[in-house]
Amino acid sequence: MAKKWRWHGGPLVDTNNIANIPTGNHRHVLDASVERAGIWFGFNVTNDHDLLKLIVIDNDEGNMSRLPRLRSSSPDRTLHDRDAGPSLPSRTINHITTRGSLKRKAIPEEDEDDQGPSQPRKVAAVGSSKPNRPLLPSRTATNLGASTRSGVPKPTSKPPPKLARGTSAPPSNAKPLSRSTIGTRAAANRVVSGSKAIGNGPRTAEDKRFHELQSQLSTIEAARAADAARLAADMEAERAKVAELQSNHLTLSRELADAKSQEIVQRRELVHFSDEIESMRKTHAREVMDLELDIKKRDREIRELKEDLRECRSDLDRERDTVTALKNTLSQQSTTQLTLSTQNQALEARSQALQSQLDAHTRTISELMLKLETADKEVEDMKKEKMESELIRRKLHNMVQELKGNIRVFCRVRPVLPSDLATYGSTLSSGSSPGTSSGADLEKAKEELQASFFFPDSRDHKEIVVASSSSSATGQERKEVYNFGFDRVFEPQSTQLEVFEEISQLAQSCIDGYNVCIFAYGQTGSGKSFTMEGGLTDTTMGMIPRAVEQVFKGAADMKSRGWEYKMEGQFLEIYNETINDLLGKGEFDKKKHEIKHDLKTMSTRVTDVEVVPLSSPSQVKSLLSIAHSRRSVAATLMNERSSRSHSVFTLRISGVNVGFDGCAGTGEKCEGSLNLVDLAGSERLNVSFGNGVEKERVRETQSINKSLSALGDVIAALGEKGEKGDKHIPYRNSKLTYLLQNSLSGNSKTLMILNLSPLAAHLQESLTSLRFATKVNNTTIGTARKHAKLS
Ligand SMILES: Nc1ncnc2c1ncn2[C@@H]1O[C@H](COP(=O)(O)OP(=O)(O)OP(=O)(O)O)[C@@H](O)[C@H]1O
Repeated sequence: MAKKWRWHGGPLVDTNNIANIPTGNHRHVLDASVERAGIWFGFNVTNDHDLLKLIVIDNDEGNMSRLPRLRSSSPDRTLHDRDAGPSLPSRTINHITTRGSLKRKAIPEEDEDDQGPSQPRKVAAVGSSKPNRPLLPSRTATNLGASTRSGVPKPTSKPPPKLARGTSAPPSNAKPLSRSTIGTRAAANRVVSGSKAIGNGPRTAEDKRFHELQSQLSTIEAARAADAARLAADMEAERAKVAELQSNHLTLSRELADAKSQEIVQRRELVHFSDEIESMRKTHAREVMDLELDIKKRDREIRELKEDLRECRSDLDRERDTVTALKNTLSQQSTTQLTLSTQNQALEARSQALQSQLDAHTRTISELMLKLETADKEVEDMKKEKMESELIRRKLHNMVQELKGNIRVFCRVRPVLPSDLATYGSTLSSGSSPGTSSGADLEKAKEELQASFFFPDSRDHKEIVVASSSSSATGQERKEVYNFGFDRVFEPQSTQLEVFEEISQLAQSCIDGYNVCIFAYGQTGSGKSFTMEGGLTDTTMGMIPRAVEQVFKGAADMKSRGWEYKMEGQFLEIYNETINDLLGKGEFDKKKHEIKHDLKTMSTRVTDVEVVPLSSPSQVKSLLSIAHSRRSVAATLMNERSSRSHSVFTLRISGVNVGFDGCAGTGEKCEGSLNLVDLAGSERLNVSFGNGVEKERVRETQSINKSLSALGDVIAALGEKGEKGDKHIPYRNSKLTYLLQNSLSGNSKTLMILNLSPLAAHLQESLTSLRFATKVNNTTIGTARKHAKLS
């Protein structure tokens, strides 16, 4: 019959496998209880193998009274026998608990079949406050211990006597009990056996019983001592096991430490892997971002491609239209081509005809080429002839100049000006002013103002006649007529161009390498500046710009004869015997300039003056305006400087014959100069300023007269030299003559233009000038020489 039992708080256990009861936690193996045939047994297990302590629960008198009833059903059997469970060692049934130390335990899961409905349920009183304490065997325990079977150690004492129902005698083989337990047990036995004692009652029987019990007690104590020794051995074994367990624990701790270190390593690896995963995640995010950008870019490209595709399609459509149109055109062209082919054939025929014509022309061209070569040779020969003829021309030109005389004098009378009417208006017969007079009145007034100049030589224009009337000392009017002859006389109505035409040959002489000097001589206001510089228009332009223009023109013409020229200009002023540079920037009358002559080349240089290279005639106009403005700055209201100083414009020209148009040049060189001199007014001192004139004006006039007188002396000396041979020429007597030394000597061509005022008021001064000019005109200066040399 299988019975189930359980540990406190544990599962039900089959009693047949009691030997295999799991020990589990020691706390759980302390107590267990089982009910067999209405009797509850408590167990105390001390180890996992064999130390099962069987405790017979003896809870109270009522319960105890059941034991006999329980055993009455099988009085000779022990609990183990009846249950056929594992045999329990007698030593495990240490003691039977007293009534007060046991507890009732409810076992609700107990098998109802094993107990039967008639058997009362007992609550197991298992364990005490000290569960490991060995229990004293009860009478029942004793019986149980006696019934131990195989596998359970036999008790050391003899088996306890079987307990019969109602028997009060203690089991003979029971283990020793503690005195208190024994006492209690004895009391219990006394209670159990009380019914018999009451029945038998002799005192001796009790004593005997007592002695028996004492002997049993001794036996039990001996057994207990043996058990204690055994327990000590067991304890030792247990300690060994504990030590082994501790060593195992140590090993396990080390393993645990190793496992922890491995865990740390693994954690680090984990962190490392986490970092890697994080970086991979970031990389992945970047890649995703790049991919998104790429996708956007691709989308954009797709859109663009779509747009391109659309445009291509539209282009394609257009092209298709074009192709269609072209096909149409092609068909038209095919038709046209046929027409053209026909025309082409006609043209080819014509081409052949033209080709034959071309051949004929080619032959003609060859013939013409031959003729051209012949003509070129002829041209070459003609050029050479031309150059030779040029040399002849120049010789002839100079011969003509020489025949004319190397010093010539022109006379020019200016017209009466409206300003003259204003100045000398008091002489107007009508008394009217020039502004309000009629043309006839003006003409009449002009006639009244005019001196009596006559020009009898209407063919050659070489004579001028001056008629004057003066009162004699007796009061009689004396009429005088003066006749003067010059190389050319210009009447008041003569133009600048007419004057220049007469002197332009001198410009050509300059180009040919001669020194040319043109003076303008006359009293103040006679028209010297007008003649030399003139106005700004082409009509009023004076001799200086015209001569320069002529020189440039002549130089350009000479280019075809193999000549190349360089030109440069300077503009000086001689005031009070001091040289000033009219093109310079220095202050007037301050700088000292020296005159240097080169007798070899017959050229003159002035130190520290501005010499301007000239490349065009227009430059000369600007030079004249610069000089004019500088003179204006230097002038004062009281001192009209231009009237009181000599101005000398010099154009130097140097040429070399380098050949022309493949024709080799002769290498001939020449240097010439053109000096255009505007002399200061030639009026006499007493006439101009009277006796009360300022010192400065007197000095000016004196220096002017001195220089003009020196000029006359030089010219006179030159004339004498021509007649008598060697003679000293006083060039150094004035700055003017010294400056013009090379232009006045026998190697130069000199022209003096005598300017006369037409006014009767200036008649005496005009007569003086006419006499001076006649003197000059009668002078013959040697033969002019060209300054040329062959290199
Ligand atoms: N042939 C002429 N035709 C018209 N006007 C003339 C002629 N000659 C001179 N004149 C005028 O007469 C005036 C005086 O002439 P210009 O200044 O040339 O005299 P000048 O002799 O140079 O005097 P100065 O010695 O004071 O310089 C000027 O107004 C000028 O324009």
